[in-house]
Amino acid sequence: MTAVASPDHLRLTPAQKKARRQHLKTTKNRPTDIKEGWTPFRAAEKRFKAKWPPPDMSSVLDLHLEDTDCASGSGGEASQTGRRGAVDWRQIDVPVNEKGNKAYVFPRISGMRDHFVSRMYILIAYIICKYMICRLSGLVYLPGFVSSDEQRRLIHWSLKDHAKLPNETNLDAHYLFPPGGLWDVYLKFLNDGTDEETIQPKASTSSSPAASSTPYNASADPTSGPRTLISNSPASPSLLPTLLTLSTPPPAPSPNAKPCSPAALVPKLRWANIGWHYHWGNKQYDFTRGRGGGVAEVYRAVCKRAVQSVNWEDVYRGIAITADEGDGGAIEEWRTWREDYEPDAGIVNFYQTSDTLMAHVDRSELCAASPLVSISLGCTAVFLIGGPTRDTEPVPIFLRSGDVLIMSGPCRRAYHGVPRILEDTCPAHLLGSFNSQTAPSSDQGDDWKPYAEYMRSARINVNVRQVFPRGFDPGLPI
Ligand SMILES: O=C(O)CCC(=O)C(=O)O
Ligand SMILES: [Fe+2]
Repeated sequence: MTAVASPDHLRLTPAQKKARRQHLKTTKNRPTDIKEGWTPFRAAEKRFKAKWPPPDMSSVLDLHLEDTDCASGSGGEASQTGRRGAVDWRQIDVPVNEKGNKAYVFPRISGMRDHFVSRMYILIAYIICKYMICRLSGLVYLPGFVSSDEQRRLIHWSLKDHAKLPNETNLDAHYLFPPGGLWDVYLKFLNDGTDEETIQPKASTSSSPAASSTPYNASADPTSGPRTLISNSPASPSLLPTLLTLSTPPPAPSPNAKPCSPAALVPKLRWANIGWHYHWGNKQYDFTRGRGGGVAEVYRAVCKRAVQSVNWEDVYRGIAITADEGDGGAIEEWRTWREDYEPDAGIVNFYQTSDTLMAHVDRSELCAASPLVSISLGCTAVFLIGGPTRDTEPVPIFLRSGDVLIMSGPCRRAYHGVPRILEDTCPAHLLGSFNSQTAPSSDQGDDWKPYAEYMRSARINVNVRQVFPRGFDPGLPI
């Protein structure tokens, strides 16, 4: 008997056909009840991560749909738009802000599920269950907050100036870089057209003679794949004495790392630390190692501006930050965030479009409620945010280049993750098709082309936090 291809099947692109074949192969012998053990968060991750069937993005909150300046994806992946109405929201006009944009949002804390949106400043106070009102509020979304020019400045800074010592990156444990860092060597490599500046692995120069003769095994390569996430207990000021005594040995250099060209290592860059030294092994800050390069002014300025642009009184009207948000989450501390919010730590995440970030809670900061400011650059991500456990159904939100998301108060310790980066969604203003208004500022000095090539299939997320609560003296060297 001859199999007849369905019309749907015939319409598939080669990439979709490949994804479908892969899906059928990997799920052939899988038990059908596997989904039963999944939490709602896990199920959502699986759904958005799937290459086949392509996820239905109509449930994803997409607040750029009326804002064409911000949503300028170059086309490609079929379902790269969500829906403005994917979740309920209501717009409220409030006084004009300093930029002249009419914008503000006012939460109505009464129904089951409320979302309030304005064009430039958006506040989402969502409620999954009535009894979870406090746990899930404090999320503020500012779509297109960062201008095109500033996006390029942040990208330039992240790759060239930030991802090098004293800011540790995921590659530092395994490779030896010259003082200029990986990106600098990569640019030289592009200019010279030679591959002479081969990056040497640390293990081959260490005392282990066996290291350099170990055959390369890609699956054992610690620099490939997503960030490793381990569960840790929430930090708080009362735990500081204990945190200061924790031993935080540096990770061992991988014996599998081989001499590598800069071009091969650039896509393996996953993260670079900001400020207070963070130990990825035990998920705690190692305060004894100080503040590294501190929080660069380019990051600090955007974060402060974002926090200052929010009317926190409106955000927290009717919502209390209760003592169980951690002893750093003092009641009504939001009253002074506009004046005294000061970031001191964080991470720059570098994603390739195949990367994901699993559900997690950022609980290593002693400050349990202060704003965490997250800046998205490059390709669009599906961001999921749920509640205090993975059992809360997460809300999916598109984060596009230039968007800023602030997690504060109760939602600061909500589960969240990035199950998908959408291919071909890097906006034109980052890809080199500039006009005189959008050309990169001359203060960036070098040619934008390598940055554009990198961003075509990448997303950078600058994730900035405040470790110590206001007025808390950790008694540590600055
Ligand atoms: O990439 C993002 O949008 C989120 C990153 C994140 O959650 C983190 O760095 O802890
Ligand atoms: Fe996070």
